[in-house]
Amino acid sequence: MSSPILKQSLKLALIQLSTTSSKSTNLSHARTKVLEAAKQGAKLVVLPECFNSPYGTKYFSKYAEVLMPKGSKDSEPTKEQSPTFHALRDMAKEAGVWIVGGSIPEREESPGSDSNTGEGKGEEDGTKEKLYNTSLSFSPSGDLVCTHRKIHLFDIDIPGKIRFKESEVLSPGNKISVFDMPEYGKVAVAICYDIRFPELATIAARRGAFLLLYPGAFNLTTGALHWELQGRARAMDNQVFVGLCSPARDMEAEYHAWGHSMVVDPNAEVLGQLEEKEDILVRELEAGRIEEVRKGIPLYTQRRFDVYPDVSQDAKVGTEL
Ligand SMILES: NC(=O)CCC(=O)C(=O)O
Repeated sequence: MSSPILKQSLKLALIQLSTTSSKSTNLSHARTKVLEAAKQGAKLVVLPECFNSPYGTKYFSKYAEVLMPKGSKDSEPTKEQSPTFHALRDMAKEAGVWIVGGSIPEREESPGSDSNTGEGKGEEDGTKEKLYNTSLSFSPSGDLVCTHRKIHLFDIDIPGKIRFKESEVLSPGNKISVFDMPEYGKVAVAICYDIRFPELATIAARRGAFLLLYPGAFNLTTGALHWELQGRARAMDNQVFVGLCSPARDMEAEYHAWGHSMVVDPNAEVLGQLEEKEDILVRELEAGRIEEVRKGIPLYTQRRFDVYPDVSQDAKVGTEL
């Protein structure tokens, strides 16, 4: 018999955080909420998209942090280069939980630049600085277990409603991210607009993920129509748990987030959904539930890869950035 996809039941917490324009305030507030979630028994805690800064193209460069000094994946940033990297690591250790640290704006150091002095950055020296929307995940012992750069940038233009072009300042990531929590199983991380591309979810699920997590800040136009639908659809198609974690709505801010963070079960039932204000949603993901749903509706043995290709075969999952 194959081993269960979720090895034991797991308490998941989504923190629908209020954010301000002060990064240090956001970080200390996130710490308070992570500790609160841990007190409620959560073992995996998720923060929202852009949790350390306001969300908007004009803010990304100002708030961006260097996560991979000089393009190396092996050396970690200093506290000056990335206060958020260290804050998240400390939170995970202090609370004794796995953390999916929402996302933050990332600055990729170009060769020859100095992130401490700022010298050599930008286009003067012929290298174009790259910014990403990046999620960092840590284990309870403080190991960095996953770095996901948003693959699909949020570029939309709905006349009279909303125009947003992340691609004016951000570059896209190029890999699907799945990490292993050895005592529970595999978790996939993608960011907000990534949820609209179902291939990602299918690939991650077919590579063994029991849970798809999307830190995300939908807006008031598409949020009402698509947020819950997308979450439930990804769960239904793949028969896995799904978590969507939004910032709290702030009508004084330039961007109005939809809120409504939610947890969905493998049968597309909503296990819990917040309103728009700051709050924490804690739900137990039950071991055995995925197998139960898949037994009832056995999509997994009914696929017809003789008729259409298996998209999970050649995907870039957790490969080079
Ligand atoms: N931050 C985002 O990617 C927003 C995505 C969104 O609102 C959508 O409709 O998709």
